[in-house]
Amino acid sequence: MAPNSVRYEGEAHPRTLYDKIWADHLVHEADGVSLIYIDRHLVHEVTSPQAFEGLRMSSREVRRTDCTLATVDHNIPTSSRKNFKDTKSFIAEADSRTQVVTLEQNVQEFGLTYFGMEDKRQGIVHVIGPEQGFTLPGTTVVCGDSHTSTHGAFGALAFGIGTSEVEHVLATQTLLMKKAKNMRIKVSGKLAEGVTSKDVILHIIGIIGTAGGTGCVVEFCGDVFENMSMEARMSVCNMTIEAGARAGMVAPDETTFNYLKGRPLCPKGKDWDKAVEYWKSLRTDKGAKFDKDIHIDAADIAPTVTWGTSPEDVVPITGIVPDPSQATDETKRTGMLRALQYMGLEPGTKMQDITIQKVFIGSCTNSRIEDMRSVASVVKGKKVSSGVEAMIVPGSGLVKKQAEAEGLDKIFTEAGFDWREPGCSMCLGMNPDRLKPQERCAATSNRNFEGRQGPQGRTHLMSPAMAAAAAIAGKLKDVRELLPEMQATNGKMAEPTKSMDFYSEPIDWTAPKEVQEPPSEGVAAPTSAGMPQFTSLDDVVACPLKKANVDTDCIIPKQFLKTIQRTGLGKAAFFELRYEDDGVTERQDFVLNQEPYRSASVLIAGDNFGCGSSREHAPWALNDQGIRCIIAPSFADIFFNNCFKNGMLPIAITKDIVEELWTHAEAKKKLTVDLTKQEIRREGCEAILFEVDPFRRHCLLNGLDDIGLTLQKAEHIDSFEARRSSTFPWLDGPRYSRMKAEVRISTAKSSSFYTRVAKGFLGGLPASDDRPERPPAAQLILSATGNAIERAVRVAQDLKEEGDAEIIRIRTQTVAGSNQGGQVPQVLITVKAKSKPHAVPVMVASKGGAKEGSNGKQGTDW
Ligand SMILES: CC(C)[C@H](C(=O)O)[C@@H](O)C(=O)O
Ligand code: SF4
Repeated sequence: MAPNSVRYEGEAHPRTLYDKIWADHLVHEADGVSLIYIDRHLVHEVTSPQAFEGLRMSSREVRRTDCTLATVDHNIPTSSRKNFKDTKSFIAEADSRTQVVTLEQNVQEFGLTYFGMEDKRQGIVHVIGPEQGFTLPGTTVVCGDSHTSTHGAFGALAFGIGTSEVEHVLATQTLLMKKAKNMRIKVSGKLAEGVTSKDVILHIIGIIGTAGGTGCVVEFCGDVFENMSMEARMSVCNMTIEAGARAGMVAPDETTFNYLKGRPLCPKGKDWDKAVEYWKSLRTDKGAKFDKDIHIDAADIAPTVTWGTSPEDVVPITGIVPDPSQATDETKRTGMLRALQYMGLEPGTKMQDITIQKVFIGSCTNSRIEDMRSVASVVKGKKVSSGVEAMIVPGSGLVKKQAEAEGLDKIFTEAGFDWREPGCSMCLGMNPDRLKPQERCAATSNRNFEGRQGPQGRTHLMSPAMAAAAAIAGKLKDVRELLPEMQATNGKMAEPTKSMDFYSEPIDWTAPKEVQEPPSEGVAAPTSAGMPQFTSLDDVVACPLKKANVDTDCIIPKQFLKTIQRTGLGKAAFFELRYEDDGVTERQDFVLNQEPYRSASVLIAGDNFGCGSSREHAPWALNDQGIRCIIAPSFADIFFNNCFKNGMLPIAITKDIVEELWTHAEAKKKLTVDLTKQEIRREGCEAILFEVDPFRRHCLLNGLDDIGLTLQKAEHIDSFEARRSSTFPWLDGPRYSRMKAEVRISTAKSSSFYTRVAKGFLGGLPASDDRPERPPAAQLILSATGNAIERAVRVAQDLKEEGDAEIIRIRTQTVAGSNQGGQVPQVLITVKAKSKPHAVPVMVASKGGAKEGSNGKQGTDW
């Protein structure tokens, strides 16, 4: 198999980097829905408990333990671990402790590699993946976390998923997806001194808005990104999700390869050379088409800070707090007024006059070694302003170790910073690090949503250097004014250490578990059940929620994410909007507290509903509250997907119609949402037609869950994995033995020939020039169509009789015929190796079946 990203002669269409990675991971495609293979799966404690529980309930295993890496980050305290014995005794808060302990149990039960609190490689999930070389160019990377986009800095297709999708990936190593649009953001020129990657991404979000990238995968290109370090690229890609995009990526180049070389999970030796050769092909072709194109001049970017409660609320540090009366749009104006009230700011105030009480340096955006160095160069020899509490939280145990080796910790503590242990910390305050009500914070994190860092807390986002400058000044400050002092300081700082000294420790990678198959019962098609059906909601009053950019932190705040259940979250829905500060008394001005909206099953909201975090707790909470359908002009991608997985219907429809429906709902008139006919009906009005993806509609109408459907494609996944093992062997975990291989049987050769081929695989394949030695396959799939079926059965029986394998499953189905068209019967027989590997004559399996090796040295060509 040649990688799809390598152009074939005569190929017509130039392709983008995203197109290429997509093509290289396509397992199967039908009715516009693609089954995409996932190379790397990162897991943390918040979004995984319900997924593991789902596996347990359906007796499923983790398909690729060698491609899954788990850690804890969100809930853990960042206080000293000097007296750490175990998480049970260390984590005081009961729900946080339960989530961490549950992950510890799950990784043990399912055999996953895990960096726990006692392991110095533990850290924020998006810091440890790249650090270990787990994230590689050209891979697909997922995690139940929206900031998975970070990994796109390596030229990987990396995106956040909800918990149902986490379960899907654990069980199948794939995802059912629709291809996104291509968007290019080019920043040309040279950044001015004092302007960093964080300023670049904040500036971009200010221009395109938090919904600017919705439905798109963004490729960042131009000199600015080419000249950035890997860590700077990570900060940019990290916040692509704040621009609404599914993923952001930068094409891999020498900077990428230099960063990766030698990391524990990177390919080595010949595999490294092969990998680099492939990675170099991962560039957008000349003339490739982008659906959206943005061009920005680097000279326009200043150190940038946020003033409001959305990452798009940005101004240059030299600017002023904007005036809502200048807003053209009514929803926008109301949003700005609310943001200013929440932030305690007056229009026209100079940003540099805003005083702060807290500084938070950390999060998956800015907690890497370069961020630490940048802060040190600002604060060395200075003191944190009196009245300001400043904390600095490294992204991982290895970042901490390296910073300490460079003496940065001393610089921080001497300046009055609190130097903490790694974790998400005050980025969202699921652990004890939180803002007090009305406290104002200069933060290097990525979200300034209401209540994000603590109820009623006020967050201003900025770069590490800017946050450091604010800590010293006690108010927001233009770091460029400190440049001469910083330059002098830099000369006196210790030489940066070679990071490789710290990152090259071997990983004791968890050995894969034996593949467990259901007992052989003839045709054993997995069932697809378990999702509630949705057909129609008849004669209901809908609830008008006249608000744009409703983020998932607002739909369900962090304190409710600590559950390990999917249900019981109804009370948490819109918690801050719904209750007074006591958390009990209902706010009368909130629409869901008013009759007849209290029990509404349809919600009509503003633009970009569900933006921000990937938490599936958001649709779970809405569902429990009774909301089954949400109508809005646009939705954030992850939230939109998560709804369907829970039997809920999100309808994207034009702004005009939404406004019409708001008026209708405010008049307390009823409507019907009919999925069968795809229409919204109101008495005396013309029906409003709406679009739904046909696959999603089918699943909703029939209550089908994705995992069951995907498992019906198991043989496609098996053969994809076999191809991946031979084309990209470096993607298999170090101890991964090829669990399954496929022998396609045709009428071209005798059954005894195929029996010998099968034995070859069960015994392992010797090395050849283009293939390293392959370990024996634990299982073989003998596949055949039409007339060759009889031959496949013969081969299976021979293997059984000769004591080489036992038959564990026989599955029959119909597939599209290759030549004549139409449907033909197909049989898939799974056999399991019985004896130890033994030497056999070498065979070559080829696309159309198998042929005998002439000199015993040929490799496989699937
Ligand atoms: C907990 C997790 C689902 C969430 C995310 O998806 O982003 C968190 O990391 C956040 O930053 O809000
Ligand atoms: S955004 Fe914050 S909470 Fe979310 S993964 Fe990053 S550091 Fe953790």
